Amino acid sequence: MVETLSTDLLRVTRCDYCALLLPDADGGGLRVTTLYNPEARGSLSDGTIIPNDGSICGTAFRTGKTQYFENFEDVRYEVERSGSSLGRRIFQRVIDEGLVSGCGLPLLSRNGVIGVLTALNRSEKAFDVDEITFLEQVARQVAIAVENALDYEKAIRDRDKETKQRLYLEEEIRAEFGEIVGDSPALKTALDLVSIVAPTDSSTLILGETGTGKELIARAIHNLSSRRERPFVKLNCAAIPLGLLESELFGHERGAFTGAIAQKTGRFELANKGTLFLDEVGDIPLELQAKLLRVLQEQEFERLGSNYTHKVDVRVIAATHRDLTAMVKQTTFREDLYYRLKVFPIHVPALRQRTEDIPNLVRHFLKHYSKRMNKQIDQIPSETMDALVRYRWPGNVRELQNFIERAVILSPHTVLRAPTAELEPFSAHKGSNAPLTGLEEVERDHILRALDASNWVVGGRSGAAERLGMKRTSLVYKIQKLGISRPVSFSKGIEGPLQPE
Ligand SMILES: Nc1ncnc2c1ncn2[C@@H]1O[C@H](COP(=O)(O)OP(=O)(O)OP(=O)(O)O)[C@@H](O)[C@H]1O
Repeated sequence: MVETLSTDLLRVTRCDYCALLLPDADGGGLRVTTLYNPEARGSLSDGTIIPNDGSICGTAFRTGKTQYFENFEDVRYEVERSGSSLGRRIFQRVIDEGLVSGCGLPLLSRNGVIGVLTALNRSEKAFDVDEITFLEQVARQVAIAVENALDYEKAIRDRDKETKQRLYLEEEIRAEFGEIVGDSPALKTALDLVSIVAPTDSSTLILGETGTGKELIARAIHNLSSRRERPFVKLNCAAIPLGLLESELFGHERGAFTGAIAQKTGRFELANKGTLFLDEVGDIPLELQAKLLRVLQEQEFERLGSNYTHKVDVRVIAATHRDLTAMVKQTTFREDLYYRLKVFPIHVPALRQRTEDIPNLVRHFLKHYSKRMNKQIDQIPSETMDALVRYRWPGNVRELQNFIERAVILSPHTVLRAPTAELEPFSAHKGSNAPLTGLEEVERDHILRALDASNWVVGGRSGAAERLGMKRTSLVYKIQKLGISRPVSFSKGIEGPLQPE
């Protein structure tokens, strides 16, 4: 369209040279694209950068006002005084091109000045007042065309970015192991429910301790549903700082809050036509729960900072290790949301409730890590397997998985050399005579022991999170919640809250 306009423009006005100048991506000035220059002398080529200071077009761009000169020699003094060496060089190239008069017309859009259209002549007094008015009208049309083209390009870029983001999110959920290992009756009961609920579009609530495989179950539901070809998007509500959770769920417009420098698509939009897996849904603050309920009921929401209502078609699968019934009683979780999510609850059993699955899981992880580490470990001593079956695995399958990974690293030959001594202090039979304490106390005690064993390092390969089979963020959250701090004797005199790393 710009080319057509410039040809029309040349037909109506006397013009020897016409170019479109758009801001350079590196922000260094305006980049020239020649539209018309039949008698080119080679001094002004496409891609030339014109500085914003010390140039006619730069001034038009900065001020948003037409700059017209009957003879460029009249401005030579000003250009030379401007101090911009690039400006002086460009000026000389214009003169070398034989162009002696003309104008820079700002391209005005609703978002401000987006570029400049320049029309120059090889003779003095290029245009009269009427012609300038006409050229300004042309520049308005060019601005619309350029703005549309830029919007289109941006839309393509956003779409590509979004596709990448989607792939990334799908990747995130694509767990390392495609299959769910185990044939214990307890696991089978859960899997039976998966196949019943999967083809329906019902919200599903997956309940179970940390590391039991809730995410695997959620993915299985998606894969068995008619949405399987559509995105599976995951959000761990406990891993996102509270202030950002709303925008993570629903997205935001540019400038919706301090720091919102660009528009953001929320997970609900990304999951459109697919499934959204809300992990740790019990961690969603009360004020956001109402908004979540609305999307579940109406399938519509607004991005932060916008009044536009987005309609979506998303199946929500939620998971939590928390006791939501207790939370409802304590009024920290909305009753209506609880019932909405709990249309079809699935309980994933803890590993200690299905110890018969442990040998299969051990073999499964052993095979996986041996292959990954290029080792040929194919023997598991029976006392090792006994110790693994006896241990209570508070971190469930994830803890077992991490333990086997460590064991594979430690095994130089074909026999699995597992550090089972590490498990002893936590084994089922140990401390069984100890008086029963509240759940939190047991949890606290267990975390303290793991911290002690890992020299109070939380993250990393030998850190407490790894030992407990928990995500580092979840452990840090627990440590803060239980008010655990490093005792003086451990920290060589430094007392205070534990540092995550
Ligand atoms: N039955 C299973 N077979 C194979 N691998 C499993 C099984 N259950 C869990 N895992 C593995 O254990 C790890 C933890 O599982 P997952 O993340 O699904 O647990 P989760 O209950 O969602 O944990 P959290 O509550 O901490 O989010 C994953 O690497 C998963 O692949």
